[in-house]
Amino acid sequence: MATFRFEALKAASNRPPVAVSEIGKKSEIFGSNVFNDKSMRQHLTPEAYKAVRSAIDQGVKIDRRMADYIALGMKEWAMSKGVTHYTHWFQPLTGTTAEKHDAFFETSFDGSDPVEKFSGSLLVQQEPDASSFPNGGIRNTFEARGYTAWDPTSPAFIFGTTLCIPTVFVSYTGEALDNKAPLLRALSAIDDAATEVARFFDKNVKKVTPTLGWEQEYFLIDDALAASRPDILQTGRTLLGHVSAKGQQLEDHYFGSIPTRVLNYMRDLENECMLLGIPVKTRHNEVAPNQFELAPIFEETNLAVDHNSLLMDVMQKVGERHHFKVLFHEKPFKGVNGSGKHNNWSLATDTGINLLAPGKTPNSNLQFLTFFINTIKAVSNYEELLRASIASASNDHRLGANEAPPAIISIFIGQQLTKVLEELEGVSTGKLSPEEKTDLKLNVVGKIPDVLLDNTDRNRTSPFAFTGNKFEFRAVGSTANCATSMTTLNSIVAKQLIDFKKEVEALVEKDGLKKDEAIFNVLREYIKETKDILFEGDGYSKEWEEEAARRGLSNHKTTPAALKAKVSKKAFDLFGELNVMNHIEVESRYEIELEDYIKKIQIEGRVLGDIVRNHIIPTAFKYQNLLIENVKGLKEIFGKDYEEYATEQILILKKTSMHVNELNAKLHAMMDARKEANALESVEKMAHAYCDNVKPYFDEIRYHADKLELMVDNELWTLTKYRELLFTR
Ligand SMILES: NC(=O)CC[C@H](N)C(=O)O
Repeated sequence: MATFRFEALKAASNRPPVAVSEIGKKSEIFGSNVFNDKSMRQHLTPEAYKAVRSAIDQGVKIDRRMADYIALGMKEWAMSKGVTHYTHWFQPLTGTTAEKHDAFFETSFDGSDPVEKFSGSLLVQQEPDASSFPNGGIRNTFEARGYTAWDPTSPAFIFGTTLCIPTVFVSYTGEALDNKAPLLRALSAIDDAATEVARFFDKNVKKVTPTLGWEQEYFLIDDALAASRPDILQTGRTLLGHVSAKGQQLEDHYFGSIPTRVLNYMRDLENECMLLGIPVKTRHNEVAPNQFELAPIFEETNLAVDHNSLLMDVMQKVGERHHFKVLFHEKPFKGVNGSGKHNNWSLATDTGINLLAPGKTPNSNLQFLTFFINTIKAVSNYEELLRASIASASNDHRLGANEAPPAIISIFIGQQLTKVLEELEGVSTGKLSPEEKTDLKLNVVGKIPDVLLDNTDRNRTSPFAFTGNKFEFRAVGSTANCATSMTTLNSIVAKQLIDFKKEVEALVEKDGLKKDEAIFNVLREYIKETKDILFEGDGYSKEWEEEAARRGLSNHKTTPAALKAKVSKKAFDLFGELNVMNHIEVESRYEIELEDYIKKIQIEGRVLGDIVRNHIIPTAFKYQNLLIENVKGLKEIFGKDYEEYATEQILILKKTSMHVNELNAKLHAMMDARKEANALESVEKMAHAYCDNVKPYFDEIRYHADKLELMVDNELWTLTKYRELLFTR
C-alpha cells in the first residue's frame, strides 16, 4: 500500500479548522505594526519627523545626524512592541523578498555594557553579503559588493519580532540589483510626465501618483498532501496527475460558501495584514476547486508592490499555522483555471482626481480622454515590451485558456467608449468651428459619465481591459513581483505623455491652435493610429490569432521568445531616456530572466525524471506482479482454459508494459535533450533549447504516466491524486 499517500490523506481529512481569535476592529488595529505617520509623530522629534516627511513627499535627502535621530525613534517604537532584531528588507531579482536579521543587542568585547543600539548609518545603508543574488553580470566577482539603501517612501514595519526596513538594492557602481529601484525611477518619470499633462487642465496639480490595486489568486492545499507530491514541493505545480472526473465544470466553487478551514485561514491572514497596514478588503472562492482570491484597496504603486511581496510571504507563514501550503504557481493543475495577479492601474493627482475616471464637466472629461487615449497609444506602441514584462516559465502555462488572457496583448474598452472614440475620430483638422466645439463638448465629451455607467460588459480573455475608472492588466501572473510589469507600464505611459505634450505644444506654437483644439487634434490622430490594439472579441479564437497577425501584433507563446523585446533598441531607448534603467541594467535583467527560465525547466525535468523512475515505474511493476500472480493462479486452477479468464489481466499487462516502455524511451530522450541544451554556450540559445527541445517531452511523459494512473490499483499508487488535492479542504 502507498503508505505515505494514505497517511497524508488521513491527516488531511481529520484536520479540524484552526481557531482564530479576533484582535479588534480592523480600523483600530490597522497599521499598528507600521512605523507610519502616526507612530513617527509619536516617536520622532519634530525636526526628525519633518526630515522623513520631506524625504517622502519631495525626495529630500536625509543627513546622517538626522538619520541617527530617526533610527533612535524607530528603535524605541519597535522595542516597545517586543522587537529584538532589524533587517533591511529588499527585493532582489529572484522575484521574492530578502532579509538578514541583526539584533539591536551590542556589547563590548569583554562582555561589559550590554545595550540595545541602532544607528542612523545602519538604518540608511548596509552592505549585505550579497554575492549570491542573481546579478546578470552587473557585479563581477572581485567587485561583488552590493548595498541596500533605505526607501523612506515605504514605511518600516514589524513582522514577528523583527523590524523590517524597505530598501533598494544596488551595486557598488550604482546599478539596480533589485526590482524596486527601477520601479521608483519609473514612478518618478510618470509623475513628472503626467503632472505636466494634467496641468493642461488644472494648474494646481503638482504631483501625479500611479496607483495599483492587485488581485492575488492562489490555491490552498493541505500541507500533508502537498508534502506527498515531490512535484508540488519542488516546482509548485503538478507535473503529473490525471484530471479528476469532477473539476470546475459545475461552476459551483466560484463565489461559493467559503469552507470553514479556509475561512479561518483567511481571517488569520487578514488580521496579520491589518497589523502590517496591508488594506485587504475582498476574499472569495475563485473558479477552480481549492482556488481563492484576496484583494486590497488600491494604494500608491511602490507601497502596493511592497505589500504584495510581503503578503505572499505572510500568506505562506499563516498557511503553516493552518496546515495549508499556498500555491502561487500560475498553473498548478491541468484542466482547471490557473492563477493571475490582475493589476488594476490608474493615475491620481494630488488634487484628488483619478485621471482615468470620467468627470462631471466637459473639461474633466477631456482630461479623462487624454489619459485614456494616451494609455492606449502607449500600449499600442509597446505591446511587445508589455508582453515581455509578464513572461515567465510558469505564466507560459496559464496564458491562452481558462479565463487567462492569450499571449497577444490587446485592449478592451467596451462598446460605449469605442463609440466615443469613433466620434472623436471625426474631429476636423486644425482649428475647430464654435459649433463643432459646442457639439463635441455637449454630445461627445459631455456624455461620457452617462455611458460609462452602462458599461458593465467584461471580457475575461482581454489582457488589458478598461473597467470604468482604471485599466486592469490581467495578464500578470500570480507568482510575479508586480514591480516588473508596473515599471514597464508606467515607463511606456510616461514616455507617451512626454511625446503627447510636445505634440500639443507644437500645434499651439506653430499652428496657432488653442490648447483644447490642439488636444483634440492630437487625440484624433492617436485614435486612428491605435485601432489595431483594440479588440473586444474572444481572445482565444483562431480567428483572433489570424487577425492579430494581420494587424502586426506580436504573439509570443513562450518566455524565451517574449523576453527578446526587453533587449530591443526600442526598450533600451525607452528605459535609457527616462533614466529608469541603463543598458547594463536592462541587459542583466534579460539574462537573469532567461537563466531563471532555464533553471525552472531544468528542475521540472529532473523532478519529472525522479517521479517517473521512483514512483510511476516501480508502482506499475508492482501492479504487474499482482496480475502475474493472478494469471499464474488462474492457470493452476483452470489449466489450458485459463486464458478465457485472464483476458483483461493479460491486456492490462501488455498495456502497462507499453506505457512503461514509452516512459523509459521519452525519459531518455528528454535527458539527451537536456544534455545537449546544457552544452550550449549562450543563455539565449540554452533557453530556446530548453523551451523547444526539452519541455515538449513533459507532456509526452505525462501522457503515459497519467494513463498508468488510470490502470494501476489505487491502493498501490503513491502520488496523491487530483481529486484528493483539489477536493480536500
Ligand atoms: N474569474 C477570473 O477573473 C479568473 C481569472 C483567471 N484565474 C486568471 O488566470 O487570470
